[in-house]
Amino acid sequence: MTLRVAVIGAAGRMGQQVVEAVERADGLELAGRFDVGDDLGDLGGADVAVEFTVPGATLANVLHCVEQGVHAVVGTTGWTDESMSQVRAALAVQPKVGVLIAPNFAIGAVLTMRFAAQAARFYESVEVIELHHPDKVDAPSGTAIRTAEVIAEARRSAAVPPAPDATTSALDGARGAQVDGVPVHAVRLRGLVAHEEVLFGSPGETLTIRHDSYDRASFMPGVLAGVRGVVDRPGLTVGLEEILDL
Ligand SMILES: NC(=O)C1=CN([C@@H]2O[C@H](COP(=O)(O)OP(=O)(O)OC[C@H]3O[C@@H](n4cnc5c(N)ncnc54)[C@H](O)[C@@H]3O)[C@@H](O)[C@H]2O)C=CC1
Ligand SMILES: O=C(O)C1=N[C@H](C(=O)O)C[C@H](O)C1
Repeated sequence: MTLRVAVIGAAGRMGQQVVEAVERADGLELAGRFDVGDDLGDLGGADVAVEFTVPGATLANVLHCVEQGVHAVVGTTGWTDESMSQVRAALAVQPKVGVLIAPNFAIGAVLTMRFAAQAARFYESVEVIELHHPDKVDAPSGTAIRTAEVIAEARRSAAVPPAPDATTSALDGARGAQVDGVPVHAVRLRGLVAHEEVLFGSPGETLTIRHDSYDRASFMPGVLAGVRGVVDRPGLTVGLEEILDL
């Protein structure tokens, strides 16, 4: 069966790549391209909508998809517990519809989060550095926030004490943002696409886990897996790892 796919945010960096990936993919057909100011309507009769827009627009777009009975694959950042609850409430009245929200569709980024969660309980210190192109509007990245959260969760479960840090005097921002007790630093640099380092330290050793997306092509296999997977997963799924059975 051919799946009809609409792309919301189709004029953006990710949206353009998704349009091309859908057009090239077996068993998928482009149902429509939508960007800012367009009436989403019935999403061109799509079965699935892929949404890569901006944090301020994504919730309304996803709620519209759910109301229309269209499954959604969402890569936009800025999701909170509160906005996800609104999606769950909308899905409760559309029980056949699936929504997948993933902070990162690159397999290496998903594995980085998984490996970081595994390593977290063994080290005293941990810091996350995300590095992106300078046109990115949000910081820290959604991926870095999720990475810090899974690390913090693993450290809590293993009763690891807070990381040592004797710094008592610092310029604002010098120690990064605290995400669930984990310092997260954001670099914006022309030439980069999307990169993340997780640094762990204990007496006498460090462990660095690094992932690099050099091209947005890196996200496309995950997006297409999400499109094919979401139609059989009613309700809200958070994270590509669920679709990949990691
Ligand atoms: N989950 C993942 O794997 C990835 C997530 N992202 C995230 O995806 C989002 C988009 O990233 P980029 O494509 O780089 O941004 P971009 O700025 O290149 O594209 C965003 C597009 O959304 C459009 N847009 C804005 N408001 C809209 C609305 N209300 N309805 C429809 N379209 C609207 C803009 O006109 C623009 O064309 C960001 O939140 C970014 O962090 C980016 C890369 C990978
Ligand atoms: O804006 C980007 O480019 C990216 N955004 C996502 C994020 O904030 O985690 C995913 C990836 O890092 C690229």
